[in-house]
Amino acid sequence: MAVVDKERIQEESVNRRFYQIILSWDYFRLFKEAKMNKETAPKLVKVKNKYKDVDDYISTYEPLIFEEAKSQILRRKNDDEVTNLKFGVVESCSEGDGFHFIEFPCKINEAESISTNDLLLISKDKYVDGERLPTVYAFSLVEHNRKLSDTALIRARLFLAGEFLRFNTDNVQPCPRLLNMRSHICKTGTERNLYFTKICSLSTIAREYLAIRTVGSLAYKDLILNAIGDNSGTEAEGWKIPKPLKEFVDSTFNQYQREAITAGLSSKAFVLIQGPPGTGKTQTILGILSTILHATPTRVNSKSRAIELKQGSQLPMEEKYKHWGLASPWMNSINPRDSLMPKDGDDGFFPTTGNELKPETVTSSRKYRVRVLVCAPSNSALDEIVLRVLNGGVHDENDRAYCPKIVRVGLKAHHSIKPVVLDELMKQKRDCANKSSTDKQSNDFSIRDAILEEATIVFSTLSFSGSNIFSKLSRRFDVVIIDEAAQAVEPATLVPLANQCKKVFLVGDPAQLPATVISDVAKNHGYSTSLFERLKLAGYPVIMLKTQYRMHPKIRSFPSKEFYEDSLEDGEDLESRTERAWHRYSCFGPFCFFDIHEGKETKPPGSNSWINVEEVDFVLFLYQKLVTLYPTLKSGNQVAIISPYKQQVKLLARAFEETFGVSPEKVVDICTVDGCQGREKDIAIFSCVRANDGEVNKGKGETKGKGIGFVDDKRRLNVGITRAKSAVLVVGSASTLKRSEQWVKLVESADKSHSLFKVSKPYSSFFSDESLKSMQDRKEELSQVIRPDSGGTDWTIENVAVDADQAPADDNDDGDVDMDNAGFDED
Ligand SMILES: Nc1ncnc2c1ncn2[C@@H]1O[C@H](COP(=O)(O)OP(=O)(O)OP(=O)(O)O)[C@@H](O)[C@H]1O
Repeated sequence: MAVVDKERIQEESVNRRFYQIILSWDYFRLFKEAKMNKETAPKLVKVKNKYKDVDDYISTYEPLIFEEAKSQILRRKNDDEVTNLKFGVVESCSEGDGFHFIEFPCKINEAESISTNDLLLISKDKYVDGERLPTVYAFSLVEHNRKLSDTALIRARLFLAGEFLRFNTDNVQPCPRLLNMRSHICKTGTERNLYFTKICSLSTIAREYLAIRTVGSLAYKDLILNAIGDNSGTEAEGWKIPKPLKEFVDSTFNQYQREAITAGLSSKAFVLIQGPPGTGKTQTILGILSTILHATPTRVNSKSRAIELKQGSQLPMEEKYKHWGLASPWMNSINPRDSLMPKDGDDGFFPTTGNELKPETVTSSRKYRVRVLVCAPSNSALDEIVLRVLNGGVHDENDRAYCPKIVRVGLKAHHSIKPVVLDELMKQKRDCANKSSTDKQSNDFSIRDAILEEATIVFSTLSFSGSNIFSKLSRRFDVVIIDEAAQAVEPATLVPLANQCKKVFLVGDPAQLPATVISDVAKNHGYSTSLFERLKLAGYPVIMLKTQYRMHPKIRSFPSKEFYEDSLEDGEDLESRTERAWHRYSCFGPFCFFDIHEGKETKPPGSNSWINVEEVDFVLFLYQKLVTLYPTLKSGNQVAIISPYKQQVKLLARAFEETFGVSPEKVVDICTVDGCQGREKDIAIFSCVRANDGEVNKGKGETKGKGIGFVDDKRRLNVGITRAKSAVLVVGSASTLKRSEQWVKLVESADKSHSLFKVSKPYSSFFSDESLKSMQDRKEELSQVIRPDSGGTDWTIENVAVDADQAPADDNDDGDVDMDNAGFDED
């Protein structure tokens, strides 16, 4: 049997199993068990650094994926949608492959939000959630949602043979609920009414499950299992960067970035690049793209000796192919376009964004290029790189910047990269194609495949790279580059690797926040550990970018010491480039801690999240003083106000609008720490919120002290204090935060540098003219170099006090889990 067929059959059987198990689950029972905190999970094993074999690996991850899937399903419980039942009548029902398939039409507007791979809860009778529960119900998976003229036809699959109580056996338990559903949808002669509601999409988690179950078929599975890599050979073995391009690399990139770029040309299957904040991760990826696309093979290591290659025209074509294949063990195949021997000149239809960059030109000397898939966990992280490629291009062998043929696939692309979004390119090509073609759909497929085959770089989210548009391509990818790789769970990172590439770059920073995992149980078993972090912990070599170009040295100092073994260096002139007029006041940075010792944390009714009204008050005074003295800070979103807690973020945003009469998003970025990873601002004000006396129930003999929740996570602290270029202003309760080792060090470091301010009420007095004058104790000379802004409107702050009761109750709040950055992709 052909390998491809075997792979396909294995994939089908893995998918079948995944859907059978999930579709057999009882939604209302899951919910009840979760509410009672009932342990229903099979024996879970913690994620390890190394695995002895594929079975060991799969038996660790499989139960964790199901645990996470369960939590994703239950997470929607609070949404309106669960009670927002829609109605349909089954039109047809068939059986196959152990499943039942039903088709039912429904109103077009009701079907709008329903897509392929959505999990629906269907029931025979109407029910009122939380009061009267249905008896005949089941999960179903949407196969397709076809729009007819004024209705939509949904086709869904159900598994009604019984319930899987354990996922690692084939035994199903007979289940009256499913049997009754089966008789209902199969009966003839009467109306088969259905009520249905969308629960969630299973696309992403199903792809992750498939990736885990098929890990054994990857060429570098041993490396994934136990971090053993092929480190033989010199770094740039076999490849040479053409001289003009090399000169560009040498003059543009620092030594750490160059090391990462050179490692890309080695024979290592995996290259791990750790990029602390502001160290030029994205820039390094652009450097890797330029070199990897334009390096030429120089010599090939045969078993016994290195063979010098003849260059260019000296070699017959067959020899050239052979040598390229040998020099690039990670190259999959020769580009089919090469056999056509293109004429020199532009053959592309790929548009650029209108800047002066030339589109790609295909010449006979550049026809052996690799194909690259660039992925990121979220759409926003992905589009950031697409935009950088569009704006700056990549450099060719003669050091000319040009815009390569790139395609961004998947949903929710940012409008600024529209010209290279797959749908847009298809539209253009369709317009040029023969309009008389009758079969529009097959024509569309061939246009899509042609664009994807021709592209040099394809950009996709991790999840979307598992969609079937990739499996149909005849040209696979030679190289996969994954940005923000430390922000993805390991199964998500494996999804693009199934494209059988031979070389993988993981670029990220495990010292910043990891992927969001919904299930606490899975999280406690290490499910949020990224492949990057695990390989690093297992001893796989990591190239660290150490020169940072963002933060004032006084901001860099603490995170460098605490999170990067004091290894961070500052880019040239960084101190003078990040000096600002407001530094003349010691309370405006570069790094300050304001001890709001009278503050108190509270939980708004019905919420698991925390707020601190006193901190809100103080933050607004602080902001108001800054923008009054330096009005230019009001424009261009140069200030971020961040907090670990969603409720505090909401309260800050509301208080801001009430106080200043301006919608905050126009002038300031108010967001959670998790939501601001990857962003850069001039000033960051960080409200820590937690402020308690350390006792849970005063007077009731409780012994266990109250903690500081997820503010204690050093990765969250790292992200919070590394967003700003010129000033990080931390607002918190020193006595409470100092219960954490990390925070003791932070408060002490502020104290040592005379940047710790104990602030008492009324907060207005802290910013009185007299008080400010006393803090205007440094760098008088600075004011001569940088003129402080003058004039400007003085924003009033009369009504700044905020009542805790005003904080909105948030039924959806998940306490210590902030979902702003979840980055789930659905298609
Ligand atoms: N070798 C270099 N020399 C000078 N400036 C550089 C160099 N590398 C990067 N930079 C600058 O550093 C800044 C950050 O670069 P880049 O956006 O690539 O970093 P990043 O690590 O992706 O950032 P983030 O931490 O936000 O993800 C940019 O302004 C970039 O121009």
